[in-house]
Amino acid sequence: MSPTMLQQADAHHRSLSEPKNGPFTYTDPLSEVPTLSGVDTSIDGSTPIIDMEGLLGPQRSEFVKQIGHACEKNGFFAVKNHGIPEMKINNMLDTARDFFHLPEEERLKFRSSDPNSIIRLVTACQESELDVTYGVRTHTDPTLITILMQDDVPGLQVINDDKWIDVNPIPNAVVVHVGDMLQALSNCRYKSLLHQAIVNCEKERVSIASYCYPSDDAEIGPAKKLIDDDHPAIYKDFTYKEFHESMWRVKCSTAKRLDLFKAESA
Ligand SMILES: O=C(O)CCC(=O)C(=O)O
Ligand SMILES: [Fe+2]
Repeated sequence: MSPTMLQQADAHHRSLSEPKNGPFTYTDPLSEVPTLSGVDTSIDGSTPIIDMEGLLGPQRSEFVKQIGHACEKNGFFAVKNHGIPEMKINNMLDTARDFFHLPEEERLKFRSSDPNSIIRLVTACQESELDVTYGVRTHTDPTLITILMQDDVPGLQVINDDKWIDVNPIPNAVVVHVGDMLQALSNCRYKSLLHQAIVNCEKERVSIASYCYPSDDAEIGPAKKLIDDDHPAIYKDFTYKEFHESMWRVKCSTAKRLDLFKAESA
């Protein structure tokens, strides 16, 4: 997997979905962004950890259950023993860090015009009038899932039980987020994770997010098996292309993007 697009901090989300004809506000309005004092740092142990070591063994159904439970309760989980060699992850993070230290004109040579490119790099240290500096402002991902690799500098925060919590890096683990498309497919049983990344000026932070998207013509919508009289479809069927185009057209907070695809009866 080689990076197809390299970008920094907030530019990350704008350029993901910025149409050729104008800018698009992809993140939630600042008024909805919580301040640092609203972050509960005391419950860091709450990151669900899935150890993939025995995934292919007799315990497989147990893993699947654990993953389902984490998606339902937390909207994210960390994966250990995922099979990606530690050295590879470290090399990627080092390459990303080196890249950001290149002069700007060198960096621009690596930009891709493909808005669907799957890897984005985030690092930042900017002066800010807020009490925190946002590497990536509050948002949900427009993906099925997002796989995040991060170095050892904390910064990722997620909403859990209506509170912001820090997701401190776990050595050799990657973090998986539920994205908007999985929320639709699961008929809202799994919620797209509201998250943000903060940075500080003392220590640079590098993270690499791999966005896993459906193809443009993929039919998204609640899985038929999940629908019955007690669980009516919350979303109508749509293609990923329709969703993606609406992201460009309609200005709304990321957490409300899927509302445009609600079933009439919902
Ligand atoms: O840097 C991070 O931890 C989060 C990045 C992120 O949320 C994203 O790329 O969508
Ligand atoms: Fe994200």
